Amino acid sequence: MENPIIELHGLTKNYGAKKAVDNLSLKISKGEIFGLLGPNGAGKTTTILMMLGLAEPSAGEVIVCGTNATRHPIAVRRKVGYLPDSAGFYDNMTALENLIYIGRLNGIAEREIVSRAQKTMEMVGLGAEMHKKAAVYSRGMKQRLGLADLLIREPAVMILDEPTLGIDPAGIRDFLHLIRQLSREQALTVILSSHHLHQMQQICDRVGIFVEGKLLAEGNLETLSGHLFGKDSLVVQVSVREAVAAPEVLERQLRGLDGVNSVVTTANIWELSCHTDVTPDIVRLFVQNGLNVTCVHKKEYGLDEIYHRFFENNVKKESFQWEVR
Ligand SMILES: Nc1ncnc2c1ncn2[C@@H]1O[C@H](COP(=O)(O)OP(=O)(O)OP(=O)(O)O)[C@@H](O)[C@H]1O
Repeated sequence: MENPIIELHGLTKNYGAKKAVDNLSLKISKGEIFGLLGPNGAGKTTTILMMLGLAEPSAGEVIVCGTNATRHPIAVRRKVGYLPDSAGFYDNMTALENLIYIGRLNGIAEREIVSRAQKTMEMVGLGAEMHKKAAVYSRGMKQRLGLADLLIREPAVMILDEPTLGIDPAGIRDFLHLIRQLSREQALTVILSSHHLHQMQQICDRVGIFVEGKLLAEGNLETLSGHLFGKDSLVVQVSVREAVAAPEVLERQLRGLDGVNSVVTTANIWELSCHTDVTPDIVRLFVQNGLNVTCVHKKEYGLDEIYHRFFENNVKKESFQWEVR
């Protein structure tokens, strides 16, 4: 990876005999949305605290924007915005006043502070509600205000710890969409910690799977599923209206396609395991054989399957409580 914005080298944190983080090495590039994924106690928060220079590693080092976070925590915190799972605001002040106050504390010049705060409120979708008291803000709105609190300081990296906790499903969707949009528009690097598989899947470019302080795997979904499911990384299911007169002929033709590993058929449904996506070729063969295709379904292995595969292979299932929504 060229010019990573965050580098962890052999990062380790011991609490007595407990290894909260165990020899973690990882690089994250500028503009990337990276998900720290793992069950309670996996070491996500401890890793974040070390990235912010708030916890001292027992071994290894963290470099953020070229600066050692342990040796220069204040310099690093100027570049990194951190949103804890619940951000606090002054309830008796409006949201905009809260933001202006935060801007002032962070040394933003008085002549530009109001316009910058207003612009930031617009950016996080709270333009119409900036004059409401923080006390009446919903949990989802507070998290947006939390984002505004980070953005007004123009960070290079945002670290969000379980940011969607307690937000309703529609609010979660909007919030995740906003994070992605901000990251893309401003080339902002975002690190999200979560144990919500589906949410991570929606926005992360790459995820790291943590269990018991160890990074078991990292990559994008395609890479992870490729590692875990080997050659069968994709399943294409084709439904036809009528029974196939000579199934063995069609089966032979399908198996002959470059990319298809195996073919299974039950009634009028054909299921093909593939290592590359040859869906158009598959459908073409059905049509050339005079068959009426009623449905084509492509299934790629998602985080759910990746998680469960890790459990089967690496850890005792009963050790953890996963939240699978
Ligand atoms: N200050 C501390 N003293 C002792 N042990 C700690 C301390 N902080 C964390 N731990 C332990 O380190 C391990 C990792 O904790 P951490 O909070 O980093 O996990 P996590 O993945 O963030 O979990 P969660 O999703 O519950 O926040 C846990 O076993 C925890 O009990």
